[in-house]
Amino acid sequence: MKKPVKVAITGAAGQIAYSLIFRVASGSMLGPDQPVILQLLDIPDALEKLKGTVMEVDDCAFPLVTETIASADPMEAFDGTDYALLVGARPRGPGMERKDLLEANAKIFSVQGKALSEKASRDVKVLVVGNPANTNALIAQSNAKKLDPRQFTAMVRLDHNRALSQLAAKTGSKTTDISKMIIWGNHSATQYPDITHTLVGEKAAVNLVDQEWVEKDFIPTVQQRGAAIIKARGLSSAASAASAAVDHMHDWALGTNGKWVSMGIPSDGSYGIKPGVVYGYPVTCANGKYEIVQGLSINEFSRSRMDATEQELREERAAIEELLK
Ligand SMILES: NC(=O)c1ccc[n+]([C@@H]2O[C@H](COP(=O)([O-])OP(=O)(O)OC[C@H]3O[C@@H](n4cnc5c(N)ncnc54)[C@H](O)[C@@H]3O)[C@@H](O)[C@H]2O)c1
Ligand SMILES: O=C(O)C[C@H](O)C(=O)O
Repeated sequence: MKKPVKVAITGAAGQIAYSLIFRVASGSMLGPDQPVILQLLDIPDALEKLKGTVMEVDDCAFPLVTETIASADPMEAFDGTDYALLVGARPRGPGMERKDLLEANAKIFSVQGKALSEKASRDVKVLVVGNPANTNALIAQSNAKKLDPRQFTAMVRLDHNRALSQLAAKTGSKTTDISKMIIWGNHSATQYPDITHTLVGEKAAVNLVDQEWVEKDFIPTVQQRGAAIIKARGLSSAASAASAAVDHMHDWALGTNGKWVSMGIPSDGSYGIKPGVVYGYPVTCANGKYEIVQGLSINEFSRSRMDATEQELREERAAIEELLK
């Protein structure tokens, strides 16, 4: 049996966590042979509710869960953490844009970045789910002076999975037939779901659908999917968000075998996106590390979409600049 690893989940009393904790505990994220210690963090007011979730974790008698800790103190919850899933933040309600969340949620991530820097494993892998995820990841990363910036990532995997599902439906294929999907940029309405390199089986996706569908249907549907779910459910997406978080960490930790996935990562100048933002890129993962897929040709349409979503991230950054020091 492997040595247990510590998995911290914040917002542990919330609705995404109510799905995520049980997927992690069952082995979906790190594999069926990897025991886990769950470190669950929420605010003091939510601890009573979190107690109920912990009771349910106990009642599942998961073979892989060796210990469950519930806490309202990030310094306690991140002690020795190997994998941190930062979910805890206020979600968007009907009619709100992600920008509206910036101020409310930004401070959470400066506190948690500092705590991770002090207490987590030196190899911790951090995924930020709480919105606005890219800029929150930037805040956490900037406040974690003792960790490598590359240890901080943001979730655009839900957008990636949504894009797979839309294209599969349109082309009458299965999501598993589709490869080389890309989400560039921000997890927001400016994101650019790019199918110019995508294959459906052996065929180029651009030859199976027309550009009008891409521009008028596919891209807006993926960009607006979060809002559509909020409208339909009265609550933001939860089970699908948890599933995407599991996919993101699974692939980062265990590798993608050459498959492309999309991750929000610190920009390094690749594809003309200057350093200083956390930007969605196509990556492959191996040996616990991700690498940006390099050398892709970028047409004029893609360039303008990629620049627009970068611009939004720069504006978000400007709004919270003082939290980056
Ligand atoms: N990146 C994505 O693709 C994606 C998808 C869906 C939702 N989200 C975002 O995920 C976040 C959580 O969504 P939810 O539906 O689970 O919300 P929720 O309101 O059900 O749960 C949020 C939880 O976070 C807790 N919390 C607040 N401040 C905290 C802090 N400082 N430390 C620890 N916990 C704290 C709250 O008490 C609550 O229990 C929201 O910001 C939402 O917009 C992101
Ligand atoms: O859109 C939202 O605010 C929720 C979430 O980020 C989503 O994409 O479902």
